[in-house]
Amino acid sequence: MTTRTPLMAGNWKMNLNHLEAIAHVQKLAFALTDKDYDAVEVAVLPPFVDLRSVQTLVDGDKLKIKYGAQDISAHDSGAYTGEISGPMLSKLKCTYVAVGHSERRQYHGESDEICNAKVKAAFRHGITPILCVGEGLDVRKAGQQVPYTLSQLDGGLEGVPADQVESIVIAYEPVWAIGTGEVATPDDAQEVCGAIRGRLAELYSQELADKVRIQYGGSVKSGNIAAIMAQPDVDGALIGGAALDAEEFVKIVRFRDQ
Ligand SMILES: O=C(CO)COP(=O)(O)O
Repeated sequence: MTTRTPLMAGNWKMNLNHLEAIAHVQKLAFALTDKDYDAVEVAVLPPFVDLRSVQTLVDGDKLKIKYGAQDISAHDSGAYTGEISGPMLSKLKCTYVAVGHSERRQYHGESDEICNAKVKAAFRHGITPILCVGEGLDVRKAGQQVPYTLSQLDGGLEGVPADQVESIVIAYEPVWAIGTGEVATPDDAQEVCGAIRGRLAELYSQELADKVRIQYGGSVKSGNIAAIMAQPDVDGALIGGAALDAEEFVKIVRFRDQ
């Protein structure tokens, strides 16, 4: 019997400026009820420049919606032009930060070592990392999705102690399913999410593995979320495009009604 509360997180990527962010979060706040928040944890990951506006709204209106950033520097301060540090994000009361999203790995050359340093930076400042892992199409075609993804998991968690890992969120995002409309089947999602949980049990303990939330991400929509959430090792979703439409995101949060 699982006690994991599903986490539905909207990764806005490079969309919505700070004014649009306020309007969007207001729409979510208007639609979401206590019943929704009791069943599901709801979070948004806006661009950095929106975070202060989102914080002010969430604090001012005492909203139950959580928020976080899409990236974090591995360093805490210093001469790192363009980077945003853990202390800055924790000052903005970010609950979450995405680490190692495939777009960061692909376009910014983020290796498992860099992701590992970012996971550690997040924990150092009390922010929960959402560590993203997942294979590309070539790996999937070769049937190597499980070993490939587990190796990213191992790399991301290297040297991270159990008392931190028990609160981490892992997002399994097969790269071929991101923004393509190509959704992994519920069985595909379960295969890798189950393997991730198994690996966490090996690396740490079954008890820890049973606590960690594992999300699926990749072309999630209101029409496909229920079947994905029905899988035993899927504890939520990281939602890109569909999270930019407030009504659609709320429908995803209410996956049990689908
Ligand atoms: O990358 C994703 C979330 O982080 C998934 O994006 P899409 O939902 O647009 O496929």
